[in-house]
Amino acid sequence: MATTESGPNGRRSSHWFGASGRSGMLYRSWMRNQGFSDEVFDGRPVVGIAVSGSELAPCNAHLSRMAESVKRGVWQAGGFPLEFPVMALGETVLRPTAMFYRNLLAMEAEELMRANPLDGVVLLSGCDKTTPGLLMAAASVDLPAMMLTGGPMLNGKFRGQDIGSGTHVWKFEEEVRAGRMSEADCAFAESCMSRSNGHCMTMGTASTMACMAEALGMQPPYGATWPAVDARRYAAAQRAGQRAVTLIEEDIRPSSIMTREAFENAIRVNAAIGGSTNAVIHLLAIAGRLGVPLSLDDFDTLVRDIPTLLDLMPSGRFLMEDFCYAGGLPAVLAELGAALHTSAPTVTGEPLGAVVESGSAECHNREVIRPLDNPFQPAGTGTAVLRGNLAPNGAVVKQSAASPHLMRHRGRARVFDSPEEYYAVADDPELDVDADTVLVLRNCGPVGYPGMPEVSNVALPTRLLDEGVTDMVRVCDGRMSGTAYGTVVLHTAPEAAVGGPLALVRDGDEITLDVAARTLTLEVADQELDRRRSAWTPPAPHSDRGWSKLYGDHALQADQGADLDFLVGASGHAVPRESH
Ligand SMILES: CC[C@@](C)(O)[C@@H](O)C(=O)O
Repeated sequence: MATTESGPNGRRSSHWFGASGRSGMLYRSWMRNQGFSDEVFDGRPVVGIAVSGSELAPCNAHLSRMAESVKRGVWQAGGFPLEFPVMALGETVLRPTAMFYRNLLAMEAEELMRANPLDGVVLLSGCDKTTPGLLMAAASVDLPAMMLTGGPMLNGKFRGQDIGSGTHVWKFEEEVRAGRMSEADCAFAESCMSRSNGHCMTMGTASTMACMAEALGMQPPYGATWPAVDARRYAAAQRAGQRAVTLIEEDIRPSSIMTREAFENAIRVNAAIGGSTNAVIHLLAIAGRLGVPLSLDDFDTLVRDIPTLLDLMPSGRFLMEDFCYAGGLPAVLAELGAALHTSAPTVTGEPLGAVVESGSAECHNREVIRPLDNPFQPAGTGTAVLRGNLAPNGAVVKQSAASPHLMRHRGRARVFDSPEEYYAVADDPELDVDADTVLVLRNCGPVGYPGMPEVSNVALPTRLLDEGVTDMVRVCDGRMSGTAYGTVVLHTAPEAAVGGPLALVRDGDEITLDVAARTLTLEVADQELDRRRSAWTPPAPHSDRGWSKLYGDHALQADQGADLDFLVGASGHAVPRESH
């Protein structure tokens, strides 16, 4: 009962606003209570502005202000802008983890875009999950769409030192536990870290996903890097509003922009910026919506020749504000040059390489954005995809955030069934661990936790910190904050809660990590593993109702993007049947 036909004047929205009789009156009359004049119903392009902000999602709290600028642009170009809220997911606040709700945001936004009289959308996002969630939705609906992320916070400043979101939380926590920083100084640092609107100003997941949106061609050049409070972001928002009208007029859709080539660009850019491991899961999920063939292995094979160019926290010294002033993502694109598909189309109407060709993508600070021939970290130190009997469907390790001396390591496992179980003993001076121990943390995958939280980089045991140990191998089926560091094997699939081999590890088993060989091996004979497998029983589901039930029954594993199985693919933008 849905129709794909364009409306009376060729636009989708005119099925509503151009309708005659009772229906048309219903669609228009109630909209008029906002004071819109007759012209808005004359068949002009209707641009939805999806705002994923709220006071509960602090990194997106300013998006409604950005929406005002988008509206200016839409009016200017002769369109009709209509702002609508979508789930605001605050990474630092939401429990059990914002990731548990990414697919719910994607589902909500998809349904709202399809159910409403929209011809196209501008997606306003910021915090980690809002960018991929909205791109997943836009991919499934495939109406003309573009994104503008909310931008990073200004650099954190603590007693003359630049401090970074997330990264300095982990650092200061260790300093306090090791007795090198007082609780009072730490409390002061807390207020120095988040000084303005915006998302994490480290190269955490929010900054990474903003860069991914730009590299995919879905957000205009420099959109990822202008600080949230920079006036240029608001000017860009106005231009985005104007451009959205053209996207509708020219019928340019996400499926024509987010192609396999665009994903290859994004994966390479992620390596060059030292981006978050979370990008792996999100890009797989977005590609799944579009039917673009993309596999976990692409994240390894496509980046072996790409060095890390940015000296940004968590791997390096600088922050997003420095990156912006150094030239932003276009300067990285200029550096990568031939490694990219520069002819890939973008929402600007120009190919990805146009900003470089225009000559405006210069680098103004070679300490922040290093040249290809003198990179921050050499090629081959990006995300490595591991496989083996402990991760038959893969696991990832971010080499640039790990310790070189642990890249080949064999150690005895000490197994914890939950972070709570670990932290209950982490301070115990008698804890049976040494620097060679491999800490195994399980039941933190999509189904197990639920939602695959950022708990994998557990803080080191106090007794080892006291001995001066700075890193140890950790293996987990969960995720890690993009702002974190350490030799942490993440996203181990299948996860323990669905019977993955991680569930079979016992204290004292030997585990070998060999990053160069891309292997993760549980040194236990197959027969013994079979014996343990037949004795394994799945954990009880977290809930028998609501979202938790739906998620638990349908969440895919990390190597498939952790989407819900029934949300993979597209359902388009056909106009649903009448409401009255
Ligand atoms: C502190 C948590 C964040 C926001 O840093 C994290 O989600 C990330 O960057 O991945």
